Amino acid sequence: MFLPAGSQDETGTLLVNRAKAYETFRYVTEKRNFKQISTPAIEYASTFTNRIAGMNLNEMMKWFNKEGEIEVLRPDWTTAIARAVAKQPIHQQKWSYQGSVFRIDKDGTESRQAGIEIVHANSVLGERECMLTAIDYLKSLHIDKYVIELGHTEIFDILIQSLKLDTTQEDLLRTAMHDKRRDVVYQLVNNTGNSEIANHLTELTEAYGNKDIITKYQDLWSDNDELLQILENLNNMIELIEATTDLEVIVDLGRVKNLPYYDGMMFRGFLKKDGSTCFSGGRYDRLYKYYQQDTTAVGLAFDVDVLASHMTDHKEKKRACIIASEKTHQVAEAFRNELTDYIVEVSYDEQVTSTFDLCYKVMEQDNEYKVVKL
Ligand SMILES: N[C@@H](Cc1c[nH]c[nH+]1)C(=O)O
Repeated sequence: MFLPAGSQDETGTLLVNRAKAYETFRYVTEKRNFKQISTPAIEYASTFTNRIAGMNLNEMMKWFNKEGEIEVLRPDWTTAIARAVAKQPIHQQKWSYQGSVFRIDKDGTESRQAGIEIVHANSVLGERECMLTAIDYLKSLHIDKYVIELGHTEIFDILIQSLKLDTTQEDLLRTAMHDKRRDVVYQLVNNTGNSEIANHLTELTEAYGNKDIITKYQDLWSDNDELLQILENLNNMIELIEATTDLEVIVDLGRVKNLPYYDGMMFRGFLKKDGSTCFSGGRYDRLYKYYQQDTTAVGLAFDVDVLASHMTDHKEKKRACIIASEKTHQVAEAFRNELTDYIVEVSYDEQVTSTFDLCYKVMEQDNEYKVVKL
């Protein structure tokens, strides 16, 4: 009633877990030689709406500044970081960040992310480091029931090349592919007079599953070197993941980009418990082209809210209480040092003891103070 829709106060386990998720992320990424970066929460809208970043202004929290320019609350870290670090000398950069993004969508406005961006690195190395960092991080959080999904933006782009669609048609088709609407995909492509590609794309909406899909499509696309190369890259990534972990990996060859700037391999992590997406990312070299840099860029971000709501191994610390009085408060305070593994509360009220795991009381004996266990 007193908060705008999408805003909420929070307390309790979720907050503890989120802090733990951030702390672990910092630890894991620091150990893998990522440097931290932060960008302001408020930016010009144009950073995110330019023709490459391509984000939708309608989904941003925005207002006009005094000069009449539109400002927004950061809707995306990747784009903001590209703005901040583009034009720097070309040598490998590994960035790690954490904080909120603001998008007006069905899940509210604010969500928290922790992510990495690898810029100017060897492409394969960058993609692998992203994936392995994600695996390393989730392992550190004791999250192991998830599925990794790989996809590639260029499959769709290559297959529709000869259709010469305008932007509106292309967007409609991409949305239909995304929603796996076989009927709509077929109709949209067939309307252009190309029933062969219509059938091909319709079938592609179901080209997901384990790596047998790759073998199947290696046969189907045996005369297209570009597509074969993509399949090979996906296959190599699967082999690396399988050699490092026993996680389930699936490919979705019909997957289309969920953010306009992607232009290569895309990866996502789905939690088995409820199918929620815990991380998402991909290659986006083209975003740097906007800043006149011909280079490589790849990254991914974790949804920290999703992680926090699935972290189960957080062990609640035991709680101890020391009953004291105004006169004996400093004795109780000193006794905290004896209880390093406990959450400690000093209280003047003996009634509270039943709510604690362990209780002490400061007693006076022969003009001396003693802390005794109750
Ligand atoms: N910014 C992307 C994740 C990502 C990081 N780097 C590349 N992609 C997102 O919000 O989904």
